[in-house]
Amino acid sequence: MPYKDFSSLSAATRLLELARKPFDLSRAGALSPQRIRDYRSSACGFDLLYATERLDEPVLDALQALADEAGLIEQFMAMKRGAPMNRIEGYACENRQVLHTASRDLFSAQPYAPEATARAKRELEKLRHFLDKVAAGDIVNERGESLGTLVQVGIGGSDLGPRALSQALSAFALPGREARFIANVDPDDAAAVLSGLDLNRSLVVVVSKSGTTLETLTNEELMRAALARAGLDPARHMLAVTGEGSPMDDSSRYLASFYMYDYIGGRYSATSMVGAVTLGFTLGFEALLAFLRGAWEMDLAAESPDIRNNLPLLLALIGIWNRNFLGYPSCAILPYSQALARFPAHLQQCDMESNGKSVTRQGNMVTWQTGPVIWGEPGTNGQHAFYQLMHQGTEIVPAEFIGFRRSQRDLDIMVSGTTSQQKLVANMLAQSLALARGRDDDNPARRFPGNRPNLVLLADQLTPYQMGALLALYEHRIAFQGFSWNINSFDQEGVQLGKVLAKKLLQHMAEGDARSGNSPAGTSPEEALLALAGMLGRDRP
Ligand SMILES: O=P(O)(O)OC[C@H]1O[C@](O)(CO)[C@@H](O)[C@@H]1O
Repeated sequence: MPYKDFSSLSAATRLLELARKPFDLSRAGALSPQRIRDYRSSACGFDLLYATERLDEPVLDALQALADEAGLIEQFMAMKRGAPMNRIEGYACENRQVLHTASRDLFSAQPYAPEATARAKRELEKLRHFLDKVAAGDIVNERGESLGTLVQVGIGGSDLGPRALSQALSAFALPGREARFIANVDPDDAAAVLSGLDLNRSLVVVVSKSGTTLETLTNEELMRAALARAGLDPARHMLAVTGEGSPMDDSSRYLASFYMYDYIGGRYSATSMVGAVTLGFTLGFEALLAFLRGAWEMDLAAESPDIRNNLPLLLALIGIWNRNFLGYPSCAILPYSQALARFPAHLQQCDMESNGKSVTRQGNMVTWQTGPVIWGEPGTNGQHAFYQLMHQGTEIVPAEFIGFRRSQRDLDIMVSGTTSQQKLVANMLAQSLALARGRDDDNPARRFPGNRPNLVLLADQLTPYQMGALLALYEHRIAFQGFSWNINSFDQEGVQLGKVLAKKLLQHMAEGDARSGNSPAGTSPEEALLALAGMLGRDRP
């Protein structure tokens, strides 16, 4: 289908008009119980409460028109069916399918991308077989002991999503099972993990789609050396997740290898083997399937053309209203769930590496805003950190609260008539209303302007199923926004230049060390920087 530029959409013109006088949340009676009941949409166990956004029916109608005019659902369905959505017309590009949905399209008789789903099922079956052998004691360490810890070595999408999910669901871990993560090339990252680790009882899964990422390959060597120092055979402790045919695709070096595929971007790979190996090991295969089912059911919910009944599409369009029409440059993800502490970090990569773009899918410079700055921390902690700016700062930051009626674990305490979980949820809802409604005061320093747009996602409990649904909700929100902005959300050309320059610096430092006889001082970073600056002065990298 011919993609339309955002600025050419007639709905965008209508929304610009409406943005001149957005709904006033601070007016007395604006946040009526009826409005709160009306501005609510549900899917896969989540309720999206959006009465505290600066929008009304004319805005929603215009956002519906934008979705229809831009063909957002058509593009989403084309993506799920295997169209090459990862491309820039007329230029060298990855030119790939985008099929992270195929890795969880396991529960229907007619998957949208049968071949990709068949591969996903094959890898899952390999994983189930491996996990059964670990559980049955057929896979043990050199002393015949069971293996209880899995250390995932990876970075970017090979770390952020799996780490966030693993932390989010650690309450559901099998007895004696845990996951640890090493990502940074900073040797102190690995050292900190190793310091409290019984390597004898550990597996290490090295995750790299390309099989070439400097940090991951370096940390793999570091872990291999640590195993050897402990007198352990790496081949009995190392696993791999990589692309078929990548430099890491060498089963002789690993106890087991699992594949992921080039049509799944790293930041969208948490429901592939990139996340499944660690989740399956720590939670068990049935919980892994529940997680995948949650993502799959949200994949289906995202097909509705009616924005008021399509949570990912509604979340995307509310974000576009705040970003492109009310003009807010960032968005805060505020989970009122300590278990989701790393989820904003995952969304930073998924959103900002997808939509931090300035070129359309036809290779033209955009003349509209694209991806916002994504950041966030759990509540109630954030209330004691940055909420002052959220309420009274000169920068307005749209907020997205995520909360649960029930905690994951059994511990709680009744203090002054309420439980801790009740206090957590009450604070979240209070913050939502306070940001929206504000408060007048004769003392200007105590005045709250309100009209700080925000929304609340509420579910019963953060279970594996609910986590899968939440992950897919945001994946599709990001894709729908990229489709709207007519950008390619699925490549990441912007990360290459830094890698090229770092490689030149390292080459210079290695050569310098060799010349100076590898003196302990080695080539100083400053010296290498001056040399590189000189090189760059002569030619482009
Ligand atoms: O899984 P790989 O190939 O090691 O890549 C790791 C990460 O590096 C990037 O390619 C660039 O940041 C990400 O997109 C990716 O998730």
